[in-house]
Amino acid sequence: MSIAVTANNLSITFGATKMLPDVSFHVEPGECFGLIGESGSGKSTVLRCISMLNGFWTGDIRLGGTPVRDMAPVERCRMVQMVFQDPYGSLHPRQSIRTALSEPLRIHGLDRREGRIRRAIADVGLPVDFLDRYPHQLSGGQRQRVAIARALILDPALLLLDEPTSALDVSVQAEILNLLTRLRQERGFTSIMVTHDLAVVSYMCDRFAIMQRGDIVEVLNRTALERAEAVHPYARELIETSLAYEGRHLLPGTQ
Ligand SMILES: Nc1ncnc2c1ncn2[C@@H]1O[C@H](COP(=O)(O)OP(=O)(O)OP(=O)(O)O)[C@@H](O)[C@H]1O
Repeated sequence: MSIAVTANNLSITFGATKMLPDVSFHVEPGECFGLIGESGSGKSTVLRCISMLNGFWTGDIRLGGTPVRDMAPVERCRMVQMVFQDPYGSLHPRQSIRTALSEPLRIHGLDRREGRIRRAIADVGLPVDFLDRYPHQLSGGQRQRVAIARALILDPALLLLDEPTSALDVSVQAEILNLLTRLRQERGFTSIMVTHDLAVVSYMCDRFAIMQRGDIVEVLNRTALERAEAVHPYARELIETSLAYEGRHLLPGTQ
């Protein structure tokens, strides 16, 4: 199941600061769309607006053509799920993994819970006996797998990923990215991923928006990235800095 996401003139103000002055973008059903940019540029805020964790924005956000504000919270939660950077913080320390996975099923009144829970844990590559463990008995990568299982157990049409691998070791990062790629291929959900890492964006995302100070300055696809077609000065600087860090230069006129 997948869904289109459209944001038009999205704007949010924190105190005296207009954090997102006027953001617009469109994500196709089934697409993986990236948000990349400097720290504090508003990437996570965009995800929080879409999921209504921040509800005091103005503008228009539509999921499959329906304004997100018009959706009942239960309907919205069924459709949109989020995975956070810190899996330890997003799992209740006193809840077993079985309880963490059964909560959404209970809230949404779904039956055959034990079967769904077992399938969900197996789908993220963890043994079924992990259901009786608590978050502190898991590694960081295993906890993130549980967070992904919990997000996907309701079969959402949109998965919001807020730096899902940045708190993990490099080797574990690759495992989680591969897991997300496989699950997306199998289930076809739309995803929007926030990251600092251009390598992650180019591996995972069909297209990505580069953000600076609350604005989207450029949207690129993978081919445009490989062909060094970025035009905006900040986009070029971000790409060149990332490539230089990896020991490569792609953009003409840079060294
Ligand atoms: N609820 C809030 N109240 C006040 N300020 C906020 C709130 N949420 C975010 N901000 C501010 O808005 C700005 C953008 O935050 P946001 O988390 O969206 O940035 P980001 O691009 O995701 O950054 P990072 O990559 O460091 O996570 C920051 O300056 C942050 O302090």
